[in-house]
Amino acid sequence: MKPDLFEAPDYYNLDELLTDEHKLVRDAARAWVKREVSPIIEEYAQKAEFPKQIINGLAEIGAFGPYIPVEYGGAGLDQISYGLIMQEIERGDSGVRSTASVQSSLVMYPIWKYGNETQREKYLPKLASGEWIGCFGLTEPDHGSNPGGMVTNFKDMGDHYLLNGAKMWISNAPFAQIAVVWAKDESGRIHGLIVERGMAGFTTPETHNKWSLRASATGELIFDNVKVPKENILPNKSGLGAPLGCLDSARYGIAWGAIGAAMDCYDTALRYSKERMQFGKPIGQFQLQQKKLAEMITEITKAQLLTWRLGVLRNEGKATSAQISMAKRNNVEMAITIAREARQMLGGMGITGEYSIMRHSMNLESVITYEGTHDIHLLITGLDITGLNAFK
Ligand SMILES: CCCCCCCC(=O)SCCNC(=O)CCNC(=O)[C@H](O)C(C)(C)COP(=O)(O)OP(=O)(O)OC[C@H]1O[C@@H](n2cnc3c(N)ncnc32)[C@H](O)[C@@H]1OP(=O)(O)O
Repeated sequence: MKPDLFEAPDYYNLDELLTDEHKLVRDAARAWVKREVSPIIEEYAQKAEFPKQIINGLAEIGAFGPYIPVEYGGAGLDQISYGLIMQEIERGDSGVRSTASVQSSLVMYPIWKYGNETQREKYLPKLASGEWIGCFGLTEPDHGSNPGGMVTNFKDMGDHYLLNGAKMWISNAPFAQIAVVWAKDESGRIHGLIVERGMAGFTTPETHNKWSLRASATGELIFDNVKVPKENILPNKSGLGAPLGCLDSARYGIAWGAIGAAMDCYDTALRYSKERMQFGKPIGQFQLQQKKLAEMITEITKAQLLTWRLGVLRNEGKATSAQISMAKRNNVEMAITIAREARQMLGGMGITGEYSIMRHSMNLESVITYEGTHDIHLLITGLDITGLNAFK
């Protein structure tokens, strides 16, 4: 039987490089996205709303804490399964994948790695099940690429910490129950604090008028003399390296996610090229269109191999930050190029919400900027190659 194009032709399923578990995880995520996300996501993007009804499903496919140990409610999977889940979610939408990325790598990861046992037991199972959604407060109005310059700060008041400052561009902020917030102590050292909705002085105004990631909620975090209980500080790591370590995990997931967006654009263009008639033939019969499709699948395949290898390295604890930067940078640029080519193949239809391509294109404009801009990833790679730091 001819495969459904959404199911992806065999040559880009990477099956020979995957274990049975990887394939099971990927196929379950793919089937769920096709059933629960793709049919509704355009409507939610149009009305600029995150579809909260998919939260349970995201938890069921292991999207919240794929690699967090099962004893804390996570799925206990390896890094390649984590990547494949992110890939499949982003075939549906980058905004939905961003919600899952933040929950997994920016909220659960720091609590797991830098938190104590009480914090792990209190927060991780609720985050894994989707009962609670979290957000990550690092970026500030005047400190984006330079998070080390942050001004959000806390004072030790004896029986609690007093937190003041503001964060912006925070995914999930408007409805998150908890925030992992990075702030400086009186000596200027950065620590992670868990701030809970309901603490007096903590507000999360929503950011409106986005043309990108419209199906994901973005907001600010405002801290006006917030009393944070002392037990809410993450005790096991401090300094800028703590939040940057979380970004490594998130950036790796983004690299996989971008492949998913590219796959969906490619699938759409391929399907359209067989249906759309011009000059009495399907446009896919013309060699200029075939060239576009051949180049797209070549680039997707190259990105898959780069990212799969990174997954192998991460499973062995050997991936460097620069290797992650290379993959994030390469894959997002690849996906943007493919989305643009696919949009052209669809002609005028490509700009409508009948197809997913324009939504992917607009989403990818955020993806190329968040979690380290495109240029920051070049600098991280350049620093690794030369050992010479432009900022010092
Ligand atoms: C996934 C979906 C997300 C959706 C929402 C996304 C919202 C966001 O985008 S969140 C924020 C994104 N922000 C960024 O990505 C910030 C970009 N900037 C950077 O990556 C860094 O600041 C960068 C590369 C410019 C270097 O900054 P710089 O201030 O010079 O730091 P640097 O001195 O190199 O490092 C500071 C410390 O961190 C450590 N470090 C550096 N990189 C890393 C890393 N990747 N992992 C762990 N530690 C690290 C260093 O070893 C150093 O440690 P120590 O203090 O012990 O010597």
